[in-house]
Amino acid sequence: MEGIALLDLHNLLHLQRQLDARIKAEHGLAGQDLVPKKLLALQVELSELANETRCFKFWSKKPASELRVILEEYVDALHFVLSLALELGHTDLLLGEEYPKGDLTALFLELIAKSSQLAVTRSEADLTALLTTLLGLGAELGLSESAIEAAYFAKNEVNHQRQADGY
Ligand SMILES: O=c1ccn([C@H]2C[C@H](O)[C@@H](COP(=O)(O)O)O2)c(=O)[nH]1
Repeated sequence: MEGIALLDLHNLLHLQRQLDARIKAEHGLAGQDLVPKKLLALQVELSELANETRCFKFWSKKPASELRVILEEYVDALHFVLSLALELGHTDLLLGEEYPKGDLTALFLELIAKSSQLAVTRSEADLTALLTTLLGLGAELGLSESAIEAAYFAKNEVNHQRQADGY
């Protein structure tokens, strides 16, 4: 794993693999193609995140939700991108030199377009583009990599607990 991300993607993928394996076992999903459902889940999470940023609400003066809420939604999306990387077997990710930049609305639209494209191609290039764009969005939202990591760890634990509780 190389590139710009200081995030320990290797460790995040390791945690994601354990969570996904548990969910698959718990729900009897061995051998099923979960890519379409994970992609739709990702698009739902991206839309929830966009809603909390309120970036597209040109008709409203209300500010974005607090950073804590934004981080929580962000790491849900990150869970699904990592889960897709595992589902597709694209785990040796070479990230580019720079994150994509742009305004929030443009980045959200790009993420939704790239995730729809990944549904068709399932390619490593499109998965990598999706991840780098998500990391670019995180930077644009002002989320530090250490905050993203901490929020990911916390939500990963919540997800395990939910499975233990019969979610
Ligand atoms: O195979 C899966 C399925 C779900 N989740 C996680 C990602 C999100 O953090 C959370 C979404 O759950 P809801 O709150 O939307 O039910 O579940 C995974 O990590 N892997």
